[in-house]
Amino acid sequence: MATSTTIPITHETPRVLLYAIERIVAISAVRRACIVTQKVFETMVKGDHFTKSDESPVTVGDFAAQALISQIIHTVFPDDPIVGEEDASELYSPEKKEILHNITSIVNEGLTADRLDYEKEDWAIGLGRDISPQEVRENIDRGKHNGGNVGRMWTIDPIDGTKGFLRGGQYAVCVSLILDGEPVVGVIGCPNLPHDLNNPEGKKGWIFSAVKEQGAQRFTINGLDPIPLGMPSVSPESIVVLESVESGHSSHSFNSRVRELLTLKEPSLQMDSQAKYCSLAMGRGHLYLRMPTRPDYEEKIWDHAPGALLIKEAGGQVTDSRGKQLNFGLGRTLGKNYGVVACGSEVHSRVIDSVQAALEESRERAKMN
Ligand SMILES: Nc1ncnc2c1ncn2[C@@H]1O[C@H](COP(=O)(O)O)[C@@H](O)[C@H]1OP(=O)(O)O
Ligand SMILES: [Mg+2]
Ligand SMILES: [Mg+2]
Ligand SMILES: [Mg+2]
Repeated sequence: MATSTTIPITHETPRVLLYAIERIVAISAVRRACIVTQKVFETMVKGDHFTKSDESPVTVGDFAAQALISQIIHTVFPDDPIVGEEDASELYSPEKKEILHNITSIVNEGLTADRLDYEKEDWAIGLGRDISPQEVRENIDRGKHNGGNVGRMWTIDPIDGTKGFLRGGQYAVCVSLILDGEPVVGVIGCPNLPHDLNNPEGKKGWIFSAVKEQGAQRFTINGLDPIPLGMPSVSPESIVVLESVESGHSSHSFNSRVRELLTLKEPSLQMDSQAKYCSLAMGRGHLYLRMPTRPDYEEKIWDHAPGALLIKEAGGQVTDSRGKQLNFGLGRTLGKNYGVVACGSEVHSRVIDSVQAALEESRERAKMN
């Protein structure tokens, strides 16, 4: 649906207006998904999740957030394909009817929640209308697009770090817009990220947004007073490494060897989800290091597209372990997994050298065994 607020992009349009509607739609969708996932967490009974075929957990919150975000994006941009993590195949059997109804009421709470000022524009006409269980399934399944490097597509990770979400730890609601294989808009909501690191029990919740060549900001969940993000420079010996909580998702032992090679003194900071990219962009931690634990696991584009853009726009660099750009145009995954290295530009080449040295050591060890 073309809305009257859609700004025509012509050669005369000032650059700053590019993706203005896309950014605000993504922020609205992410904020509403954060509200509903927090509600799901508060009412969730311990152990309340299903297990997917790859053994990873999925909750009512993941399904509801994907349906809600997909509905909001699709109403404004009906021609844009979506690559989403979840699918609704589990929600067709008669015994899942009650769960589907539960998910539907959560989605509708999210769609009808009070509007903030920026949601009083023409694009937001889809908000405020209830959708049916059938529409919930259609919205989730709209995320089945195969990806690729031509044209526009959105990515949705409705709850990134579901294991963190279940533990009451960090998780992130992640949306990106990719154009011809390159992320151009990224929005990440981190409902459990404290406002003040020195007061972890105090107020929580940040939304991060980045637009290609327009910088990156953060703001509180219900505000839109942006604080610009710029990664502070760090001396190599003071680097704090950010890594997954789950040792099955990225290699802790590899990271500790890289820390030795870089002669780092500070302990690493473990955190679930793309909150690591956000933390890095805020200067809470300086190097996100993610090396595979299994040769066959392919990193998913929705797990890195918004985070990678955020770091780039905050002045940092994101590459694989060989210093190559991540390729978001290969399909639903980043292809063969050479890990992810995100850090400030001034330390990047030094980090890559240490990562390569640690990889060479592992190859030598493997030869001897
Ligand atoms: N074997 C694996 N290697 C790397 N990442 C994984 C693996 N299994 C799951 N993941 C994904 O890692 C992400 C979370 O990373 P972290 O542990 O750093 O928070 C999730 O998106 C999770 O997928 P899923 O969403 O299916 O659970
Ligand atoms: Mg997820
Ligand atoms: Mg994820
Ligand atoms: Mg998952």
